[in-house]
Amino acid sequence: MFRSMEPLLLQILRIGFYEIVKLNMPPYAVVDENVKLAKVALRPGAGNMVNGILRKLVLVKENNSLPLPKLEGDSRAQARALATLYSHPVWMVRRWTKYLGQEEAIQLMMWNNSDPSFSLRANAAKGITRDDLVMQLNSLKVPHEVSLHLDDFVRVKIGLQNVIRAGLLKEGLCSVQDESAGLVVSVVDPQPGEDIIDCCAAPGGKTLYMASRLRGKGKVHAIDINKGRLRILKETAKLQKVDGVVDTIHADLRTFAENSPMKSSKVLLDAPCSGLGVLSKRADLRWNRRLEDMEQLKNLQDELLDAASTLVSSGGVLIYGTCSIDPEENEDRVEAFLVRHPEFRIDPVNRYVPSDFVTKQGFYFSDPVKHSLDGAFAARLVRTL
Ligand SMILES: C[S@@+](CC[C@H](N)C(=O)[O-])C[C@H]1O[C@@H](n2cnc3c(N)ncnc32)[C@H](O)[C@@H]1O
Repeated sequence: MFRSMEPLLLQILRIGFYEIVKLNMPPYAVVDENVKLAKVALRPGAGNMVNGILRKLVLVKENNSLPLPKLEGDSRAQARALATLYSHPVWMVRRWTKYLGQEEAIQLMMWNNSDPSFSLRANAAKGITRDDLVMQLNSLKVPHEVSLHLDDFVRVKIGLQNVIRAGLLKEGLCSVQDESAGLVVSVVDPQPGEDIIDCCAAPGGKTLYMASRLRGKGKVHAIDINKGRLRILKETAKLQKVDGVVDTIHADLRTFAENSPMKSSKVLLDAPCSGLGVLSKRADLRWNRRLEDMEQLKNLQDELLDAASTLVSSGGVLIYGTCSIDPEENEDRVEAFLVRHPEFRIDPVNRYVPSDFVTKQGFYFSDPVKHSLDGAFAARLVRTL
């Protein structure tokens, strides 16, 4: 019946179902509102239909007999049930169950479905300290907590709209950046005076934070294939007063690395990835990703790693990062890289991030379930020759 229904009617019913089942809103008010909506948006008959279906739903819910899928049968059937219960694609559920086990996969999906929290980074280049930012947030009555891991960061659960309205972002005084991304910059460990190549830089979250940590001395060379995103980076660098230490290079990293003599002792490759670590902030992403994308991304990540490695001078370090929690984009890519490039070795990240974020292999990993942050990964790879 639902399959053959006209899309607008189906959409109105979806809203009604969500409000009644998930948001637990007063059921009869929900019925009335959606009946009115169907009458205005479609026709009176559609209103009657919405009335009948939603009232039936209210009764079923009151009798505790909602037909929820049961966790039974083989692994495929269980994945299908979990996919419906926690609103994720079946292939993701199967993948996470394989890597994390069912219990942790469920916790991850619950995290992805929860309200996201955001972090703000005080922009030192504009002379703003975290204490200044905290004072601003207090005056805006925005509840916040200072980051336990990064000196410039503050966590905000609600009230981000007030920050936007007050113009703090527009004036470049702070930026929205997850701590998990900030910690990737800690893995890079930018020091004043250094020249750093950022291979996939746009829209610039990490470039700009690295630039602010240079304290006006040194350079971040920001490469990206996407001209529009690179333009945003350039404008934001100006806004945040770090444009003196950022230069932008519009190029495909693979051809750039073949043709450029540029070398650096620090090269960051924040690779294009599935983004499976940031699903709590990107509600649409889970439905736009396909299993086939993963293979393509892995090939691209390998090619970009090979290209980035040629820019690293002897004794220098290549930092490979993603905002994915998928081992095939993270540990497996590093492992395959080290087989192709025995001239690199792993430099454990213990000196750069709190031990809680360091994996057995010496990589940085931020785990949404464990750390209540976005998922992210980074490895330090030192060129020995
Ligand atoms: C994960 S995003 C980088 C995010 C950025 N580091 C930040 O912190 O805001 C990956 C970037 O890689 C760029 N990219 C993809 N393929 C590329 C290539 N072949 N050469 C250079 N950049 C590429 C994309 O345009 C995208 O901006």
